[in-house]
Amino acid sequence: MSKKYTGTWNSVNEHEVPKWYDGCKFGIFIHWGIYSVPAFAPRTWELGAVETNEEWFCNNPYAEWYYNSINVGKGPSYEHHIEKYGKDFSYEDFLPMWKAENWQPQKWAELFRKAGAKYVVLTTKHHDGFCLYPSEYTDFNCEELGPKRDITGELTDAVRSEGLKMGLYYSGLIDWQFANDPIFKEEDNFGNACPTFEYADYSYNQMKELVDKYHPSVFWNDIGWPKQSEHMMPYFLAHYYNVVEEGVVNDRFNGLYHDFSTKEYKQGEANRKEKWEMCRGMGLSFGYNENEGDDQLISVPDLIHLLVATVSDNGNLLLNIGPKPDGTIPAEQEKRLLALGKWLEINGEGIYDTSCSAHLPETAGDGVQLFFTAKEKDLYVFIEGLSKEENTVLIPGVKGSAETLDSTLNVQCEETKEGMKVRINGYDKEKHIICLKVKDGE
Ligand SMILES: C[C@@H]1N[C@H](CNC(=O)CCc2c[nH]c3ccccc23)[C@@H](O)[C@H](O)[C@@H]1O
Repeated sequence: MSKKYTGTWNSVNEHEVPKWYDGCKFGIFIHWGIYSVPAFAPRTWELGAVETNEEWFCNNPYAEWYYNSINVGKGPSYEHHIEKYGKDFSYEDFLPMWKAENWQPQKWAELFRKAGAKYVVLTTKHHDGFCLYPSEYTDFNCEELGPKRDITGELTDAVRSEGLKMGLYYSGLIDWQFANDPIFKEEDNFGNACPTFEYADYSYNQMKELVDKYHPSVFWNDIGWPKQSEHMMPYFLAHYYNVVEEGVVNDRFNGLYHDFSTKEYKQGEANRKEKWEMCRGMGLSFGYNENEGDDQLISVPDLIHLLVATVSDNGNLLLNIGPKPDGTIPAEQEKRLLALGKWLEINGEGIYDTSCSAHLPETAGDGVQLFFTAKEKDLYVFIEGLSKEENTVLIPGVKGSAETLDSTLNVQCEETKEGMKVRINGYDKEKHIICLKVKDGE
């Protein structure tokens, strides 16, 4: 019998993060919307690498911010818009160009499964206010306009048919249908972008209809929660957990509550003592950006490093894809998902359903890096930076014998007073980071 929550902070604070979320380790984020049609942003900075001041908002690398990037009236996206579409072409004029004519949700779900992802999070309403589901509270949605399909419903069914969990993203505090002054600085963003009770009611009703229609396993709110309905949060959370027993929420509710905390590129703090999630695109943008081709995206080795470093630090990786308006996934993004999936086929035992090891990451000399995860008493050692066919690596403070998860590798172990010395033969750089399993090594 699942616990019943009531609309009080005491009640919802009893909620514990369900094991499935921690065990999944790797999810796919999807930013798809009107902004996928212009698909334009300058390639400037990673979030968190620079101050989010006027220079950031007028040279915004996030292609999904296209509406604001033209609304500020200056900068590369504004100039691009005037030159390519003219100043009388409005953001909404892109809607008929978003046809999703080649969209096959089942193909997406299969690709996510092959990538080794275990959950998916789709934007149901981004900052532009356009809804990727047939909302009862606005006709500015994808069943009435643009693709003329229930994108959220079709993708949810496809994702679940592939055995993955489905999560939903909602832009809680910014909705440019209610408040669309150009944003030049953070305060415009987080202060309370939609300061009316009308918006607080609208967003509360939409978040509830999303929960009731789709039963999302993750509710990924963004930016914040309207101050005018902060008192309603316990009611929302109690309803969500009562309807979706396995539900989890992130930490973007004005700091009032979270099941897991979030990092975005370089922004946000991660603390291995509590569950956290890293989200980022494969380039500098979440929405598809035509300026980001194969050479501008994160490399496969860096992607595998990001996954291993994140998981060994008690995090999940929510890796974003930005589909094209026709519903296809750019080839350079698909290539990376499949490479990650190939690596996880061999090394996933050391990733999925593991927990943080007591061993902290460390360097093992010769540019070799070690990362650790644990599964009950078994220890998994990830070795990054091997270069030769034959390698000897000292793993400090570890005893016992090791086997490699990659059966084409050969390993010999020798116990020394500093720790386990391993000799690894058969390495080649296509293997990227390798993983050793040390029975009872934790
Ligand atoms: C996933 C991305 N989220 C962006 C908003 N993100 C932020 O404002 C990051 C700030 C932030 C990092 N960790 C947090 C925790 C609590 C509240 C804000 C943040 C969006 O602006 C962007 O378009 C994309 O949807």
